[in-house]
Amino acid sequence: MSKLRVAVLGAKGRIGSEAVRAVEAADDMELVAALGRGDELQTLVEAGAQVVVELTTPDAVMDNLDFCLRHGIHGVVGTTGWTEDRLAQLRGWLDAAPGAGVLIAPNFSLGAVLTMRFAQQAARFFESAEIVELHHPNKADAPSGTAARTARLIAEARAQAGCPPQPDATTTALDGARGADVDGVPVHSVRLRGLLAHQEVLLGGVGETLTIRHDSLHHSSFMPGILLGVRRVVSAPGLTVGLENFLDLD
Ligand SMILES: NC(=O)C1=CN([C@@H]2O[C@H](COP(=O)(O)OP(=O)(O)OC[C@H]3O[C@@H](n4cnc5c(N)ncnc54)[C@H](OP(=O)(O)O)[C@@H]3O)[C@@H](O)[C@H]2O)C=CC1
Ligand SMILES: O=C(O)C1=N[C@H](C(=O)O)C[C@H](O)C1
Repeated sequence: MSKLRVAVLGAKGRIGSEAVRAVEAADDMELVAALGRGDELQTLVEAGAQVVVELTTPDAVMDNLDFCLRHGIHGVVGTTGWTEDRLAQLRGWLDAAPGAGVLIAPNFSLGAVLTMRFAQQAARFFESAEIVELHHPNKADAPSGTAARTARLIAEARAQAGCPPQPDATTTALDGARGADVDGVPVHSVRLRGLLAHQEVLLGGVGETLTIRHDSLHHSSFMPGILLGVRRVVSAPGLTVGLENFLDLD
């Protein structure tokens, strides 16, 4: 069977450099390009890339995906910064590129995907839900893409179940003391040397709390998810948001 021809964008970055090694080590894949800032995207076409793994920055990701989809190249995207407007634009490009698929994975690690799923399932049973995400201090964006996604899933689950707004009697606070409000769920961001990527979902009811915690201790935690995404996206046209869609969790 022929190998999947894979390129990595952001290949010199923290996760991109690990992804380059993972693709090189995969028996069913061939690394055909490893590009960084300033490299010519045309190289992807000349190298015959079928799938691009996009691990750059929120500033770069849209132009990169536009190029890929105009050339019929599938995308597996870990880069953060997704808004409804950006998703709508991406859907438009996908409509014009029949057969092409893009996976956006807020988090490629299995534990983080399960954390999101468990939080979504538990959300309606508790009055209060808050998220604390903790990352290395070189991270550019806050809150993390994972925390934003988790908060939205919690908010959706609570809205569907008809839950009232969370209790919070705060009337005076320093800016930021109650975190960022993501669809009514407070999200608190910690940046600390020594950490990689961690998240706690705190749920509270009368007389009890439930804490769901996940820790990524090394970038290797993201690699099985990236490789799975590459294998599956070639037969998943259109937009897929969340690795859970390729994990048969239900
Ligand atoms: N979904 C997931 O599971 C994960 C997602 N991430 C996300 O991935 C992204 C990258 O994270 P991280 O590796 O830590 O960040 P880094 O800053 O270490 O890496 C980003 C890399 O992209 C390069 N780059 C910038 N612009 C371009 C461009 N136009 N074309 C090609 N390369 C470019 C940068 O080059 P230069 O240094 O010259 O600017 C840098 O080497 C972030 O959004 C992060 O949140 C990270 C881990 C897991
Ligand atoms: O920048 C990181 O490191 C990570 N970014 C992603 C995010 O913002 O959620 C995924 C993971 O948390 C690591």
